[in-house]
Amino acid sequence: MTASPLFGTLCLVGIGLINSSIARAARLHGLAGRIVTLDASQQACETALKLGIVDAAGTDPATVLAGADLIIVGTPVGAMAAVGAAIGPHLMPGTIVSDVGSVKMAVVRDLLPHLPEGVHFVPGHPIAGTEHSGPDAGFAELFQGRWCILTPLPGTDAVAVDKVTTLWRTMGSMIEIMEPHHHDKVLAITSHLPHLIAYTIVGTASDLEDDLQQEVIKFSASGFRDFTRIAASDPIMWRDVFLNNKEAVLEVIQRFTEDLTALQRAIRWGEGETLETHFRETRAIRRAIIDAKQA
Ligand SMILES: NC(=O)c1ccc[n+]([C@@H]2O[C@H](COP(=O)([O-])OP(=O)(O)OC[C@H]3O[C@@H](n4cnc5c(N)ncnc54)[C@H](O)[C@@H]3O)[C@@H](O)[C@H]2O)c1
Ligand SMILES: O=C(O)C(=O)C[C@]1(C(=O)O)C=C[C@@H](O)C=C1
Repeated sequence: MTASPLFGTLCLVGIGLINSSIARAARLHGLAGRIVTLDASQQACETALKLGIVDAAGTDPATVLAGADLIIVGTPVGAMAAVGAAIGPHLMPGTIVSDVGSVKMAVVRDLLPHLPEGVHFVPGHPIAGTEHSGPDAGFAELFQGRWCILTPLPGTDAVAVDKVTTLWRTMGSMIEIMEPHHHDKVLAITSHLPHLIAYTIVGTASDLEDDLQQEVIKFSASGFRDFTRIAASDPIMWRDVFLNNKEAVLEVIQRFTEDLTALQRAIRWGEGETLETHFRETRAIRRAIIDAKQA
């Protein structure tokens, strides 16, 4: 006799990179009896069906959400209020609603008010991704060995949190529970600022190319190429991240600007020791990250 899946019906709202990866991983590990998707784009629905990663797909919440046990919202974070308004009226008590948004305070603010009494809300964020988007871009191994942060509010049903934890662990992730406010501060420095820097530096290089009439980008070295990968990330997703984690991002930009100015001064005044000490410290941080991964 085979064990019954963790969820009867898993409904993925938005079938882009992250949710299509969940669809593939959930299928691979037998986590759901049925996988369906609700997406505002008819084309995304058709692609998901063609790829065979969902059993049903559509744009009508009433039809798609019927009987869903777990709903994971995987739309850009700026769409969360609209998604909440669309799905709220069709949710049954006992249903678990989660999400994969890159910010957490704004998701709680925008989605929670639309969820009826008795629905369990377990916000989440897999710290895994690529610069690609859409249902074709997903892959089942995306979450292997990566962190997934859950930010349930105090008093959330423990069984619901356990079930969402089991889902992520089975897909290969490690779980950390955090408060939404803390999550947004941590991610502002580890993910949001690096993306902003990449968007800036690639724009600056492109402007210089125009000014200098030279092929700056063509002859760029591999460090710059890494920035261009990050700067190719989805414009709508990242517009929404910055608009919805404003406070924390502005705070880290301030700190970053001060640190950059200190290095600028050291270069101007020929303070080699300051530069070398700083670079030694950052190298040690990189090595510690690699060691922690291998441990
Ligand atoms: N891309 C990453 O690296 C990454 C990593 C972790 C978390 N996230 C977060 O995951 C979420 C999804 O990101 P993605 O890269 O998978 O997105 P994506 O751009 O690949 O796909 C988003 C999907 O949502 C659909 N959609 C948009 N508005 C909708 C609405 N109102 N109703 C229904 N469907 C709607 C779109 O049609 C699209 O199919 C975002 O909140 C993002 O912040 C992204
Ligand atoms: O590897 C990448 O392409 C990513 O940018 C993934 C990344 C990150 O910053 O680490 C991007 C956004 C997320 O919310 C989580 C993960």
